[in-house]
Amino acid sequence: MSVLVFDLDGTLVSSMKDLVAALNFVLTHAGHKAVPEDKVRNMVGLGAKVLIQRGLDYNGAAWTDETVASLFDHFLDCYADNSTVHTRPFDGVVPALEALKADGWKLAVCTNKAERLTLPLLNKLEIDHYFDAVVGGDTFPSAKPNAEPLLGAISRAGGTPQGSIMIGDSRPDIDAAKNAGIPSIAVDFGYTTVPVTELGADKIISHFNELSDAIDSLG
Ligand SMILES: O=C(O)COP(=O)(O)O
Ligand SMILES: [Mg+2]
Repeated sequence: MSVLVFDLDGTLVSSMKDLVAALNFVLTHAGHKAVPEDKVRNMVGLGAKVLIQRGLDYNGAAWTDETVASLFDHFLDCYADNSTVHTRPFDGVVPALEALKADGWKLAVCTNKAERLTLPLLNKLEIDHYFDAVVGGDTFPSAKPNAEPLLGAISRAGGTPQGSIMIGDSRPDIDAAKNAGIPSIAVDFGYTTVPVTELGADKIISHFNELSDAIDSLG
């Protein structure tokens, strides 16, 4: 059984405004400057701890694991209550998930967002029921770009890597697919530090209505 594994931030959902708000609430409360949204777009993808570290770097502030851990706790509180103020599924996501499910695909999420933030977000956006497995950045000992969470998502969805595909927006997603030995499809409307054409994905799509054809072309 093959599984389609989706990244979350910048792939399934437009989460940037809520991520920026939570990050800047936490940073400004700790006496730092807010980071403009166009800069935060290049800081997302490796989870909130790394986001906070990059926000502190932007401020030229020295940090330790302890300072980051305390800001991370604050971030978890702020973001948990406000993760769907602006965040919505991208255009075409819901019909695409519906059609893929009807075609018999198993579907999974593999995100670097903390698991305790991911499940309520999917639930509040009413897309949780599409997924046979949801894996966060802290579900397994390692996060993307390691293969472990991606292979874990496939296995928890009841599938095998053979025929499975990763769909994501940034380097950790495409590298996780490479490390797991499965093909990948990149979306070009997400949050990435490098141009999406440089990620080495097998296909690039610009809208979810192109996903089905992209999947077929890999089959
Ligand atoms: O929260 C992040 O930094 C990354 O999340 P993603 O893996 O869903 O893109
Ligand atoms: Mg992403």
